[in-house]
Amino acid sequence: MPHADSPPVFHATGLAKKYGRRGKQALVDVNLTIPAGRVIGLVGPNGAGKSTLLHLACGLIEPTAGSLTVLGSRPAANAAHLARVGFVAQNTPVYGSFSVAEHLTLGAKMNPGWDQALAERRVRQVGLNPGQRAGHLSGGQRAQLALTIAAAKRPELLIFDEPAAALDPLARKGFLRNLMDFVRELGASAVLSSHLLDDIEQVCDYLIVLCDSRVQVAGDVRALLTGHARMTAPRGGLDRLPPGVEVIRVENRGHHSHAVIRTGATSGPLPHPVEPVSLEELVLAYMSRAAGMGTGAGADVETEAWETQR
Ligand SMILES: Nc1ncnc2c1ncn2[C@@H]1O[C@H](COP(=O)(O)OP(=O)(O)OP(=O)(O)O)[C@@H](O)[C@H]1O
Repeated sequence: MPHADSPPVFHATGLAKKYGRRGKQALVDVNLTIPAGRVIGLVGPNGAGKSTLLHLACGLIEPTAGSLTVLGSRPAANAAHLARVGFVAQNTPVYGSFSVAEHLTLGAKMNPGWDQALAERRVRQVGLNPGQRAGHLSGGQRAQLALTIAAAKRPELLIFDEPAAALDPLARKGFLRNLMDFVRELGASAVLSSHLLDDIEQVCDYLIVLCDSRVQVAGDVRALLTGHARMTAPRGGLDRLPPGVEVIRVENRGHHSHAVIRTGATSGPLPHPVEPVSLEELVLAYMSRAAGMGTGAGADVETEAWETQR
């Protein structure tokens, strides 16, 4: 397990990435400090910048501005640092003509901390045939092999870019269970990007919502859930909220306004009834705010977002 004084998994300051001179600004002003020992979910729509952030963390690309440290060092700073991070890319790449066993042999040759016993045990547990060529594995089996190889390095941090995207719901469940087993067994931290909130909810205790190249919200899942609420007020009655309460998203329906609010440090009474929000509501509220759109549920639904006057 990481010590209390372990360096953060990610520490980003003013991090930005632009692809090419005329290319897209894929990340803008990312400021994050993520403690070690967490399973971090990175969610956001297509093109939000998730892969870009993960590729920066693995040292595959360089930032255009700002800085990022991973486990206290520059990403991929040296061979020793590379060995501390396991990365499973979006399409779980494997060598098609190599067998499962040959992948393990290659892994052992390339990684000084390789745990062959762990790799073989996991291959048995997930039912992979050591003699089978990786090119003939199903998407789910390939993902399991990629996970096994990343974990057998015994890294301190496992990074997964949409690891379960191609898997059917049952295979996804099995894959995520395995991933959690690994994280527990290794005492590692993990970052996992996904479109699938269900997956994130199942395994993550820390959340980053990335939309439109910016971090919209980040934090401990439980703290986020207790720090937000759903408020129902008479239509137009949300403009008299206590200072510090932030309205993330409003839907006006009939005579009522339904809002997802961030209660922040407010300890005083709120003027309208509130209920807990689900993680899905919370994420959708931030995504809708970033996209500057409503729910699309009808003309009588409007969305607004603002911070109340302090
Ligand atoms: N190599 C590249 N060259 C130019 N633009 C790129 C490159 N990689 C990504 N982009 C652009 O940067 C933006 C962010 O892409 P990124 O792949 O990081 O998003 P994502 O959140 O991972 O998306 P998805 O969920 O679809 O995988 C997109 O607009 C994308 O087109």
